[in-house]
Amino acid sequence: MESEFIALDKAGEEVEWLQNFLENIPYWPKPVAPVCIHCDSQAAIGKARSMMYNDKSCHIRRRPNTFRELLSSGIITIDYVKSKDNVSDPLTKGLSREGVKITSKGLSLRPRTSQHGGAGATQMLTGIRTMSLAAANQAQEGGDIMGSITMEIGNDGVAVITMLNPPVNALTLSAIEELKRCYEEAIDNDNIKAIVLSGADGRFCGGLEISVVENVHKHGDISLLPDASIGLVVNKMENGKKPSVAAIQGFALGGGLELAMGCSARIATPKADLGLPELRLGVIPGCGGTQRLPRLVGTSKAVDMLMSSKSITSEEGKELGLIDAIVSSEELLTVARCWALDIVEGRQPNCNSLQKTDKLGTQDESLEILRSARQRYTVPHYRACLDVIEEGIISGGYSGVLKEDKVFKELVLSNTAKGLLHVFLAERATSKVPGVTDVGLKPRRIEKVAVIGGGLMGSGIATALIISNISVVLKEINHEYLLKAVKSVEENLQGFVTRGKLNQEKLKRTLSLLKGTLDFEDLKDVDMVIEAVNENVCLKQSIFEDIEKTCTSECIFASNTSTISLDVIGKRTSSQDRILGMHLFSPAHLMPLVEIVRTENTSPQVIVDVIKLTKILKKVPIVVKSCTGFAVNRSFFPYMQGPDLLANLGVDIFRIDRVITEFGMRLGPFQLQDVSGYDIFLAGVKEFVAAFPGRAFQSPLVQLMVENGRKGKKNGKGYYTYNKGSKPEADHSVIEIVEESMQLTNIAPGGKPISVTDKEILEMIFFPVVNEACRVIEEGIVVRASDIDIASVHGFKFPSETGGIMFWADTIGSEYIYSKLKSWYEAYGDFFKPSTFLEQRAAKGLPLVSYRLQQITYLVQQISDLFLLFSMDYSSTTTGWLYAVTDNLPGATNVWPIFIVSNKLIIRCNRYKELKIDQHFPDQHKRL
Ligand SMILES: C[C@H](O)CC(=O)SCCNC(=O)CCNC(=O)[C@H](O)C(C)(C)COP(=O)(O)OP(=O)(O)OC[C@H]1O[C@@H](n2cnc3c(N)ncnc32)[C@H](O)[C@@H]1OP(=O)(O)O
Repeated sequence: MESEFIALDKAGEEVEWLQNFLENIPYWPKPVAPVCIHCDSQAAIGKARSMMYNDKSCHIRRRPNTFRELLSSGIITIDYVKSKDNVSDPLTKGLSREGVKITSKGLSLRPRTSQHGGAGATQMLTGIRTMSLAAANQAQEGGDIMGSITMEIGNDGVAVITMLNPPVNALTLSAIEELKRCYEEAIDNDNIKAIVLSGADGRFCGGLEISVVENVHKHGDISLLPDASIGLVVNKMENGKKPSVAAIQGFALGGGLELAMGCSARIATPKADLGLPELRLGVIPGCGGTQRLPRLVGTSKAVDMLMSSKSITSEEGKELGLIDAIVSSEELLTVARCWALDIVEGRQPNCNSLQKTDKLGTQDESLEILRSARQRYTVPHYRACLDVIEEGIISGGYSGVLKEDKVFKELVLSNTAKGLLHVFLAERATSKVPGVTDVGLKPRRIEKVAVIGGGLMGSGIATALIISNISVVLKEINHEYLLKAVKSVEENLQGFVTRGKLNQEKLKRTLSLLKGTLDFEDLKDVDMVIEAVNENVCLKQSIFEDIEKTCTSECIFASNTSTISLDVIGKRTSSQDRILGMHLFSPAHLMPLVEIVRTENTSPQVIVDVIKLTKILKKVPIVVKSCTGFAVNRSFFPYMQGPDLLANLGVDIFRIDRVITEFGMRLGPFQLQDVSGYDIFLAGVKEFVAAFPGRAFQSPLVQLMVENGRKGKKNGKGYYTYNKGSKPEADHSVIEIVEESMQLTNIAPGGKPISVTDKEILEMIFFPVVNEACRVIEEGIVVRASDIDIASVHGFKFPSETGGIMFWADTIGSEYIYSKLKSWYEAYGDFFKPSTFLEQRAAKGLPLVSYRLQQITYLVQQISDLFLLFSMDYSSTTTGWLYAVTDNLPGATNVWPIFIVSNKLIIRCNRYKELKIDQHFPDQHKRL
């Protein structure tokens, strides 16, 4: 393997090299490994020889991977060599020696005590460790090692293989290789009779490491996928001649459950989650799950689990035959060991699930199940999954595994898989708010909440809370309203019963958590108040005054306003630090999105508390700053106006609806107007016209509809006609009204309808949304661009397989979007005027949402400045400065895995918190 160390002498080269280097790292490992940048080429080259290519480094010698892959797997650190002439610098030398010492230790093959060593077991580490400098540091301090597999052999002849890769023990490429090697070794070693496969830290395994898939996406190269299905599960686990038993705790998901199903038996702790959620990520299981699950639980249940991506508990798994025994976590390893030995002794069956047929029923029965599933699931990757199951039913499990492998590899590169993976990651990113969630604050428990106002929103919010086991005091102003509100909550709960999500007994218990009141006094012991009354400033202000007087000084005050500034609402109180917006979408008990609106004064603790609450409600929070419409409605207000603009330019409204629904939105924009109600539509338009008069488009169309006796779905007459029991039908008589509107606005060039393709219709409707979202990003309303993706998917039902509106925009390109908007702006006016942010991104050819790239670009610039400004001079100011820089990185949460070590400057910022420690304890540098 060639060394990739580079010696650079000129400042300009550094920037370019660093830019290329950072962009070429396939993916950043989780948890991050440090990148070590230092200024001593001789030391670096020496380090490379002595550490990475020495005899101790068996793992690296064995693997054919490139240097960058090793880095991405968190296995090695990298040195950035700035110049050749700093060899004698004492600080650098000190670091290098220490680094050599620590890392060499990490590379050695010494026996090491595993945390899972049972009493009397022979502790023997057979997994060959390589580790990053951070891991080496941790190991030295007695902590765990990141991303590794350990194997220990007990005196009983059972080898326990443990997966250890926090937070979910996901399977990295190296973990899969190590698993294979451990199995090989266990099979070859005559002292080993059987194997137990387990996961560390109370979790079995969350499946394939997602960054492996990201890497495949980035390079478009499926050869970067591991050979786990045949290479590991079939060849080593199933056909390896020694039985293995899975000891499952916490969860076994995706590839994790697939490994477990490749074992001869599965022992689990109570309430463990078992599932194959791959379809949710746009792929199918790729390690035999489509074949082994039906053979263990039957075709019908397997199809259910796969199509829904939902997991089952170990108790259900036991009933279905997926789990062989349920035991406490204390007994888990002992029972699994005994079970494995029982298999060896013939006291328990050695079950090869791929060969099982007893649960499958007849071929015709299975095929019928698949046929009926095909009618329900028409999305291509769902269909592909059913085809793969069918292959196994008809031609046998192994044949199914081969087809599964092929289809998995085709699907993994699909745009759907890219979009859905982005949604998965972006959804998890929303609850990371720099300066709020990464400063060590612990969420306080919110057990009792008051909801003020029991209308549509208030009763929905109360429902969402009680169904999540949170007690609610629902306050109304009179008995009549209160009764109505309680009835609404009951109806909402009944809806859950109808959908099979609640039984009558649970409904009763849930309702018992709701208490109605007319008296503020009943609010005195609540942890939080959510005000959900009409959008009336005075009313809200007086309510906030009242609750401040009644509630404890710790109580959080939230408003469900969608328009009014929180500062105004809380103006008459002195509790600004505990006031925020909690904007839920209607119906609040069903819609998953919550905008948490913070003001300048909202304390981080309160935000952390409310983020936690939204998680308990099983909702997705986005933390936003206040502005008209906040992030969601503000970004999508052009979606309310663009279709009307097109209609006034003469584009057929039903064609517009067709284009938009074919794209994947549930309803076309005109049908949406019908369904949501013209009054709401007009109120929304009014609000945005007032806030953004320059670029808002005012169409007389809806007003004309109202004047013509049309109220949309409300009176069955809108752009469509609505008759009970039948599908809405396009009402072509509205064309006359549209023409009247066209005459009033007179914006169609020459008074004639414009000619556009379907693609242009789509673009003219969604590019203005992208444009407004750019303004939202530019104004810092959202923490990161990808939050808008989540807002679009959960708030506006933008098709999730696109990855959300901004991710979708990036697949098109900022330059293209800018150029189109610019040309429409010139032709049709300000509604299309490109935002500055979009213009700048387009000019530089940069994507809009790729926060990774945004961070790289930003960081490279800062680092080069840093080198230029401070390269020779370390001071605490410098650390503080970089801290501030990283703090402000768009989307930065766990800040960059970078070590910067110039000859007199060491900055360690591989994680936000560590950087902070550096700031407080500058002496720590000396330890390096
Ligand atoms: C070949 C195979 O068939 C293909 C596969 O296996 S594809 C992967 C299939 N597995 C999955 O889809 C499981 C996805 N993960 C989950 O459902 C949930 O994360 C979980 C149930 C495991 C844990 O849930 P929860 O405790 O709520 O924590 P959650 O916030 O979701 O995740 C914790 C962290 O683990 C990360 N994580 C979860 N699953 C991961 C995975 N498979 N790989 C890498 N990281 C993962 C999350 O991104 C998150 O990271 P962050 O803290 O930096 O944001």
